Amino acid sequence: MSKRIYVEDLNVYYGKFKAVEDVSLKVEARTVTAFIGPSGCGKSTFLRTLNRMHEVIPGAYVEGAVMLDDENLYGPKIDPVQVRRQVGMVFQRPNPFPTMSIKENVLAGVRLNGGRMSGKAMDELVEHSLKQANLWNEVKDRLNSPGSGLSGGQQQRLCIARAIAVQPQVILMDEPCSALDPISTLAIEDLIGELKENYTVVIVTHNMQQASRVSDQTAFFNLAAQGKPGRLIEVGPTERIFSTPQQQATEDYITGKFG
Ligand SMILES: Nc1ncnc2c1ncn2[C@@H]1O[C@H](COP(=O)(O)OP(=O)(O)OP(=O)(O)O)[C@@H](O)[C@H]1O
Repeated sequence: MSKRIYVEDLNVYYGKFKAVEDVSLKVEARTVTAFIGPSGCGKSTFLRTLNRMHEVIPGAYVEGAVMLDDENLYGPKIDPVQVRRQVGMVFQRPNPFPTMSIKENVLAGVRLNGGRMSGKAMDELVEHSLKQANLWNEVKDRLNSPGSGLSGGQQQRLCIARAIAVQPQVILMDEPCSALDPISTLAIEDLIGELKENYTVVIVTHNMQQASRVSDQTAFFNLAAQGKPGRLIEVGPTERIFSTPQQQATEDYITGKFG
């Protein structure tokens, strides 16, 4: 159920503006990788290229390859909708569909993909996904209530359940805790630790402690100056990046000298 990602020489453009330059990166299956770096260095942009989500912005395009196991996501016959089925995404602000029930929210991605299921199979999928998202016990008695009635942290776990329900190989998370209180944040961090048993997880975070708590590998991005493209400066096991970074810029960033 989980695949590795190999990125080769990736450049990302918004029209004529090159936002990210020359990134090569390996993410092993069933690991958590954190992207860190100062604002504007291209973390979110790069993350979105891992499921072609950047393509929703007119004029955005990439050069290079993103391999999911042996398949180039940018190959000529690849359908971006299928890519997003394999590589799910959770955003900064929890975004359940407000008028839909909790149950319908979990099933929303499956329905979008045209999946046909019996009522029993749907109930099982809802229960399984909510359990994997550590939300089942809190909502099992109100599955038909609106998703918008949950707390922010619960809504974010609902969005994770929605991502899980389509059975992706990879889950991308773009600052998934930035809108959450500390307790909800810890709940999501615990959940990320559990998700990596089944999925490959990539998370963008501004929180250095969070990166060191949840990730196996950390990638530090930086940009030479405003208006220049972001680059991958250093990537390695999280423990090493935070204890003995090899680049001065990495050390300056993780010790809070800039960013
Ligand atoms: N839709 C867009 N159109 C044009 N340029 C964009 C767009 N989104 C981002 N950019 C530019 O791409 C660069 C990288 O932005 P991005 O949001 O990926 O950085 P980031 O590291 O995720 O920043 P932050 O930590 O503040 O979220 C920036 O110069 C930004 O202005």
